Amino acid sequence: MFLGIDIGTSGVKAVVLDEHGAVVGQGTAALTVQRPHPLWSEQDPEAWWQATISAVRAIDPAVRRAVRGIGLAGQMHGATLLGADDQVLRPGILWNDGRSHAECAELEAKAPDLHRVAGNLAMPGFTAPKLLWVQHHEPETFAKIRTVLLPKDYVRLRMTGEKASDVSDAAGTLWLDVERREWSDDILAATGLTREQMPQAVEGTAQTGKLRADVAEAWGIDQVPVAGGGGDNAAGAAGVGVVKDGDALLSLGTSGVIFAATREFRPNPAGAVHAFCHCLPDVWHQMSVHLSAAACIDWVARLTGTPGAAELFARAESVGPASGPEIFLPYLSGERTPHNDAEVRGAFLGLDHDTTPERLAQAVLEGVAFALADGLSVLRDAGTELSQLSVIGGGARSSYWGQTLAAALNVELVYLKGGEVGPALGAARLAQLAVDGGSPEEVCAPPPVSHTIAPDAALAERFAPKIARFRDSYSRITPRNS
Ligand SMILES: Nc1ncnc2c1ncn2[C@@H]1O[C@H](COP(=O)(O)OP(=O)(O)O)[C@@H](O)[C@H]1O
Ligand SMILES: O=C(CO)[C@@H](O)[C@H](O)COP(=O)(O)O
Repeated sequence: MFLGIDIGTSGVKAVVLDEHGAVVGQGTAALTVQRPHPLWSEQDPEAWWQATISAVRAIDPAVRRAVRGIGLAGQMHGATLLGADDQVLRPGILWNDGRSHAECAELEAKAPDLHRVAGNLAMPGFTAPKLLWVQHHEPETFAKIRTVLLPKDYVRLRMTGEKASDVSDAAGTLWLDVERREWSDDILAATGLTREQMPQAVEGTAQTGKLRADVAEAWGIDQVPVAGGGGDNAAGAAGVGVVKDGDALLSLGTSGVIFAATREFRPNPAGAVHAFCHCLPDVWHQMSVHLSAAACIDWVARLTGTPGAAELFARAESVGPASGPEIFLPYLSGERTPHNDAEVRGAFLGLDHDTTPERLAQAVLEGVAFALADGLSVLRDAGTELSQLSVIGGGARSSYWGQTLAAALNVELVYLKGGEVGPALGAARLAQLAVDGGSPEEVCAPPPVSHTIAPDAALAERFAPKIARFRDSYSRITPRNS
């Protein structure tokens, strides 16, 4: 059996798969995000570790005893800064933190090859510009940095004592030469860092040490190997069989992502399309990233006094899709694709005397779907054709949202067994590949389909004027144009 651990933004998910890919154990533990200043988004690395312990220990002890390998997945880009003796120097700066937007321009000027080598625009969520921010605003901390790790790799350090990162996650730092799948000394130098401060860059299917004796004892698991793993989107792709050119997924986590596997490195910075390594050898991917997807569901639930996501979807369903004039722009943390705008914020438009909490809830589901449609459109402009998306992440629990998403994207959605914890599934499969070897396409074959949702043409027609108004509205609300 293989254990996959996903350090998500809203919580840690741990899943045990048997050798045939069936889920035989699960545990979760919640995390919160701290926002002490405008644009900031942080988590305490110790909270990742404590949540990991809780999620693993929630799995049946008999299942834990049978685990032969562990894989890690995690929220990407988070800067975890370690000093001497590997002590944490400050809270982790997350993927949806916008403070380093000025440093992005500085990085692009200092590293003229950035787009070609790292394959992406400098965007504030990425790790490298955050380190320039720390250099400028917290120089005493910067001077103490011995190691920079990503969130799941900090958890790996606590589990194994090893400093390693897989190339799908490492690509999200902007310090990786994405085609060659190794650190770029030039881009590191542009941020005042060297390769010595980086973990070893490995493939997701490689072994990166074994569980430490004390952790193994506390978890009731043997000292088994730990696989490189993947950034949560790449690991999610491995979890639902999105492994070769033409395969694609829609992730509905805190963020929203459309991810397409590519057989070669295909950078396309225009439109803020991301191009990174996949967590499987010799595969890359493109993706559009939307900073607030299911995050908006939780936000509007709080705003309307609704107890949770399931109840929020029920309230939206009580009015139905395209039922009111309200339009929501989901930029609660700014946006990456297609705008690369850390400072824009969300908005409701078209409120009237008949607006109710139910109609606000429905507008939020639609606004996230319209933002994803923007992402699909720039991916298509980048030459990526998609006709079907496998759905992963917590939002995969709602088929009602799926109807809105399928119509807004005009794409068939495929829901697979376990897709709601896709990154953890993928991490477990990477562990299997690291321990037993085998063909990635076979080990990472899609799980059984639970259902599919085809786009409803009549609903798509009703959405068309709302989507046009949504697209037109961004330029009116961004501070860039004020
Ligand atoms: N029943 C449900 N239907 C739809 N979405 C849900 C449901 N339950 C939880 N969610 C959403 O799932 C999200 C968490 O998804 P997850 O993929 O675990 O995110 P992350 O990896 O960012 O932690 C929550 O923000 C919540 O809005
Ligand atoms: O920043 C990105 C991808 O570039 C996000 O997708 C993060 O990786 C967070 O993922 P979730 O917590 O939403 O799964």
